[in-house]
Amino acid sequence: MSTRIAFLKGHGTENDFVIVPDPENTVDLSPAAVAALCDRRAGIGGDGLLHVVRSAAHPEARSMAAEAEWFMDYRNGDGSVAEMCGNGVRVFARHLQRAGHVAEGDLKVATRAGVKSVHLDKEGDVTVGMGRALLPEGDVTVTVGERSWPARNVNMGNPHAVAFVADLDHAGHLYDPPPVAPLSAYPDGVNVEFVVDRGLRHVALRVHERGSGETRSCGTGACAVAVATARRDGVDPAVTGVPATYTVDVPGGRLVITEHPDGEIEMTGPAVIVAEGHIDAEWLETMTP
Ligand SMILES: N[C@H](CCC[C@H](N)C(=O)O)C(=O)O
Repeated sequence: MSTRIAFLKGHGTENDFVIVPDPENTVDLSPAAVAALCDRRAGIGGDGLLHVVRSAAHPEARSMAAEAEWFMDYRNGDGSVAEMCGNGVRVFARHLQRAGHVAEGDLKVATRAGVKSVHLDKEGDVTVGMGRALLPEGDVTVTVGERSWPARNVNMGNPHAVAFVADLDHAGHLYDPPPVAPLSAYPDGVNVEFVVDRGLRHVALRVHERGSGETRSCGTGACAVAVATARRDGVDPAVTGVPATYTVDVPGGRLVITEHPDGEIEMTGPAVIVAEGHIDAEWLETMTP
């Protein structure tokens, strides 16, 4: 029998992930192997992959090892690397807790966007400290068919363009990345969110994710949307001294985002482990050219 590589499947508001526990960072996860694992027909299927590695065992996380024992080596479904995944951090923490690596309560997770604070109980929602949003000056423009909208450039460790629209159907089928101008604003690509109002401090979004296509949810995107909506509404906790909480409905569920006066953004939402199994190592090797 060939070597088997353990995996789990999980999701956060239906943004789904293949989870590969690999404490000592021994599994060769090339972009092609990740894309094969995330393939929804010929592989396991997922919007992305969470490679679960001890920080001390990964060259990109070694410097964070003293603060965070575990590193979320996140990959998009096309095999590309991204700086951060908000829904992914919640699912990552849920896996660590179920695997007995961490207890309920507070923990730190190393990511390519720095160390994130997480609070989780035995079950129920998980809260992540997502850091601060950067809002580069100057709007960008998002286009779908005959329609174009000004969009807010927001960086949550990863890049976002947030467009307020009259109807989420105006985003079209989102099979392809919606053109964003100027291209120079996003040299490494961008996640694009389309937003409608649902009520006071309550919005809904659709998202085309860099490296994954349209997903049912984007955690960093929900944070970017909450901050862009607050600024559109003239709300800035750094000015008012009062936290601002927004409810963000995504196609896969609901996330609650709070921006604090110090700029820290907290996201709360579900994290579910659905299944576990084994990957055939010989098959995976054939997927790595
Ligand atoms: N596609 C994103 C990474 C995953 C973000 C999303 N799944 C989340 O929950 O934040 C990017 O390339 O920046």
